[in-house]
Parts: sequence; structure tokens; C-alpha cells
Amino acid sequence: MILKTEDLAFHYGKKEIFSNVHFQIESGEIVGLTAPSGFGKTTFVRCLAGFETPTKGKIISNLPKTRGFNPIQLIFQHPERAVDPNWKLGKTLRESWEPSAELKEELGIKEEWLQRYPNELSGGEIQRFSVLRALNPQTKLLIADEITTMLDAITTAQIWHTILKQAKINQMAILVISHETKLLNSICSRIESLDKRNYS
Ligand SMILES: Nc1ncnc2c1ncn2[C@@H]1O[C@H](COP(=O)(O)OP(=O)(O)OP(=O)(O)O)[C@@H](O)[C@H]1O
Repeated sequence: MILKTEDLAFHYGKKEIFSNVHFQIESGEIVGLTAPSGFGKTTFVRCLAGFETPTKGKIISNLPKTRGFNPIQLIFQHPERAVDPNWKLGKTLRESWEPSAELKEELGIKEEWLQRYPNELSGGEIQRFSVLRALNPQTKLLIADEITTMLDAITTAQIWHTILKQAKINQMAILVISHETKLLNSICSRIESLDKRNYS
């Protein structure tokens, strides 16, 4: 087990977003997470990555504590919100790691993009960049929150091909949030639901 939650709950004020969540993921495992819109999937993974503090329950991690780098990397649906608008992308990337030219090419990333600011790239181009940044070999759990929703089918396939290949090389686990059942069924070994109506 690399990460586990016990009886996790989260509230915004008095409003319960989710409760009683027992979740576990193993090294190298690829798990899907579903629930209808607004049921707290993003909030749950923000708790896992340490961006939110749950109101109840525990998150138990066996991941190494690396200075300056979070082994749990989160990629969002809106990647432009996750990069510093005042930094050229090359600087943002170097802050994480120095990927090979082959990996950049596999993700269809052009060297010249790295000389640009985020507002000088399309949403899809920034998303490829976000994936490249998150594929740092120190990443042990990649959380992909609706990352290919705005992309065409060919780009989606290309990005997932690269992520799955790198996950094998680095023994990286992946938690995939998606409304696309076909995608989840094709890449995940199990699919968990945050929808309380599915709890036994
Ligand atoms: N800062 C906030 N303050 C109050 N409520 C919030 C805040 N952020 C999110 N919420 C509410 O929490 C609930 C869960 O939101 P969340 O984004 O986690 O759901 P989701 O399952 O990921 O949704 P989607 O599938 O639409 O992306 C929603 O009802 C949302 O309106």
C-alpha cells in the first residue's frame, strides 16, 4: 500500500461533500474514480495531494518524503491554473525535472514552447506540458483529474500511451478521475465510486 484513507470526510462549512471514504492504492496500480458531477471527486484528490485538510478521518502514506518534491502529483482539467503565468514554461519544467528529448517528442512537445509564457500556448499544449512535468521519476502517485476532457481522441490516446509507459518504468500508481467509462475500463484494474448510493 502506498496510500490509504480511513473514514475520510470533508465539509465546506456545514455542507458535507463526502464521508466514510475508505480507499487504498498500491504501487503501480491504476485505479479509476467515478461519481456524478459535484460529488467531491476533485475535493477528495485535493485531500490526497495535501491541498485540503479533511474534516474527519486519516490519510496514511508510505511514500518517501522527498524535500521540495511531492511524490503525489495532481494534473487538473484546467492546466493553465496550475502554472505560474509569469514564468516561461521552461523555468516551470526545470523546477521539477529535466526530461529527455524523446519523452518531449512522444508527448508532441516542441522545444520552442518552453521559451513561451502559458498564455502563449493552447489549453491542449499546456496540458501536454503538465503531463511532462508530472512524469518526474520521483512521482509515485499520479492523480489525473479529467485531464483529457478537452482534447481530441488522437491526442488523448497519445498522452495516455505515454503516461502508462512511464508508469510501468517508474512503478508509478495512477488514480484516474473521468466521466469516460470507456477510458476507465480500458486502463484501470478497478474502478471505485464516491457515490454513497453505491456503498454497501
Ligand atoms: N471552495 C468551495 N466552497 C464551497 N463549496 C465548494 C468549494 N469548492 C467546491 N465546492 C463544492 O463542493 C462540491 C464538490 O466539488 P468537487 O469539485 O470536488 O466535485 P467533483 O465530483 O469533482 O465535480 P465535477 O465532476 O463536476 O468536476 C460541489 O458541490 C462544489 O460546488
